[in-house]
Amino acid sequence: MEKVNKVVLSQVITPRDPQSYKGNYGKILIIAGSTHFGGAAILCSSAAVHSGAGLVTVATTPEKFTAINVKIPEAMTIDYHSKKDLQLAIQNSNVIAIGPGLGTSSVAKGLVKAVLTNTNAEQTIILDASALTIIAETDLLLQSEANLVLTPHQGEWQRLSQLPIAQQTPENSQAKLRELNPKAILILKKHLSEIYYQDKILQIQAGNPGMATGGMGDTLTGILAGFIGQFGFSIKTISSALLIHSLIADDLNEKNYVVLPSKIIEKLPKYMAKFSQK
Ligand SMILES: NC(=O)C1=CN([C@@H]2O[C@H](COP(=O)(O)OP(=O)(O)OC[C@H]3O[C@@H](n4cnc5c(N)ncnc54)[C@H](OP(=O)(O)O)[C@@H]3O)[C@@H](O)[C@H]2O)[C@@H](O)CC1
Ligand SMILES: Nc1ncnc2c1ncn2[C@@H]1O[C@H](COP(=O)(O)OP(=O)(O)O)[C@@H](O)[C@H]1O
Ligand SMILES: [Mg+2]
Repeated sequence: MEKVNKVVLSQVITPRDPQSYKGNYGKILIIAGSTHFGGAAILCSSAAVHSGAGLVTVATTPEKFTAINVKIPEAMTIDYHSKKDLQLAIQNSNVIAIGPGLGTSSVAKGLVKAVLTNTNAEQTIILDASALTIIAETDLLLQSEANLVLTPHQGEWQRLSQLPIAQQTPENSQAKLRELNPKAILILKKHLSEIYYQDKILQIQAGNPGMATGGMGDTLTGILAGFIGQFGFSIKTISSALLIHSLIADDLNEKNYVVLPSKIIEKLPKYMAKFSQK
């Protein structure tokens, strides 16, 4: 297993071209949130904005528009019940993150299917949380033409792979990923999270139990979306997103018993500046 350390950050987070504009840094669509899980949509979209995404649109239920607009005025909102608006937003995005706080209603199931069947090889889909629970009951993953990133915690990976946590060895997880979609990237979230991509297995060398807080994974999904939107879909980009999330958390954990996702989000721009200068 290859270890991911700080070296990758300065390779990925490079200084911006003076002539560049927001269109160069990713058009991100985040399909997230539902009546009881508004915070997941806020954390995910806020993380995408703070990690440098050029344009962020949140597709959610209209009852959450005000909260999102107040917390993250940089993000736009659309109603995920509108098939027309959703279709247009999917077409116009390079990166689509779906699942945080989405729930598993029939509307949510329709959204997951719409994303997986209306995207192409130029686009990346990050499937997290409720989206992973929904696809566990389908064969939609195999039908997708897009680049896929799956971000389960061990409970979600158990649902998706049928591997009980005790049997989630690197060999077993790699074999299951091949069955689900051999081109997909799997991020297995745990202490020292693992990344699986074809024959490669990488392990993040950071992270701490102060991170065991609701919303921590929703935040990672937003960072992944922001990083892929700016730096492109690659194993290095994905490793960097995971590493910066955990490194900031380790820094915060030195003086804080528990690490709040919103505190990680606040620190992202400064950390990115630090690594872009090395
Ligand atoms: N503020 C908000 O809006 C927030 C909204 N959120 C949204 O809630 C939705 C549900 O997501 P979820 O992850 O909370 O629950 P679920 O899919 O039922 O999985 C849990 C099951 O797996 C098991 N389990 C085993 N290992 C595990 C592990 N390492 N980590 C975690 N669980 C582990 C676990 O076992 P148990 O702990 O019960 O023994 C249980 O049986 C989703 O849309 C998400 O985005 C949250 O993000 C919170 C903040
Ligand atoms: N003990 C731990 N050590 C390191 N990282 C942890 C630990 N506990 C949780 N994390 C990290 O926190 C995140 C939790 O993700 P997830 O369970 O999806 O959160 P949520 O769905 O509540 O947003 C993952 O990135 C995971 O690696
Ligand atoms: Mg989660």
